[in-house]
Amino acid sequence: MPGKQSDEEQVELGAAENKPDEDLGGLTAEELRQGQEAALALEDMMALSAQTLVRAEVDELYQQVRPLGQGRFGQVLLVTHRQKGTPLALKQLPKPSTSLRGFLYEFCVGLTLGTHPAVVTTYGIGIESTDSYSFLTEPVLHGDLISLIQPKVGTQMPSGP
Ligand SMILES: Nc1ncnc2c1ncn2[C@@H]1O[C@H](COP(=O)(O)OP(=O)(O)OP(=O)(O)O)[C@@H](O)[C@H]1O
Repeated sequence: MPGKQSDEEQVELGAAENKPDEDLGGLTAEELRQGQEAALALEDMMALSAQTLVRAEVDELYQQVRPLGQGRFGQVLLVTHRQKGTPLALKQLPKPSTSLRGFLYEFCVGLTLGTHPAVVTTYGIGIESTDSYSFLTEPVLHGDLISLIQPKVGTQMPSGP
């Protein structure tokens, strides 16, 4: 999801604006307009989020409890807020492999999608530390949908009457 590919996505968006009407990649003009609007809203959110990043070391603010998982771009830790004790999931992306723009993209897509009740909530706290960028989400401690679905089998459905 995150990473340095975001610049390329922006280039693609710019290219789409210049294409003739008949070459919309299977989209209607209205769908293309909506997509471009969403991309601009995301750019705005990324610019605002960049201005409100908390500059601190993660350990100063949060106590690490245990790792929750590892993604392609970074690790996810279960942490508690040092003052309040609130449990949170902290997604930490190392600076050597993550650009600021890549981090902001991941963070803001999370903020946007996380408003859906079926998607993990991303909280509006982005942190810039010496070696990493991080943001906080709701912790999911009882497994996600993927852990309940067996490949090529699916889930156990209750039998009908
Ligand atoms: N909020 C969360 N609560 C509990 N576990 C989580 C949470 N977020 C992520 N995880 C765990 O950490 C793993 C890595 O998550 P992460 O978001 O870094 O990568 P991903 O979305 O699985 O894949 P990608 O590498 O494409 O980003 C997940 O597969 C999941 O097991």
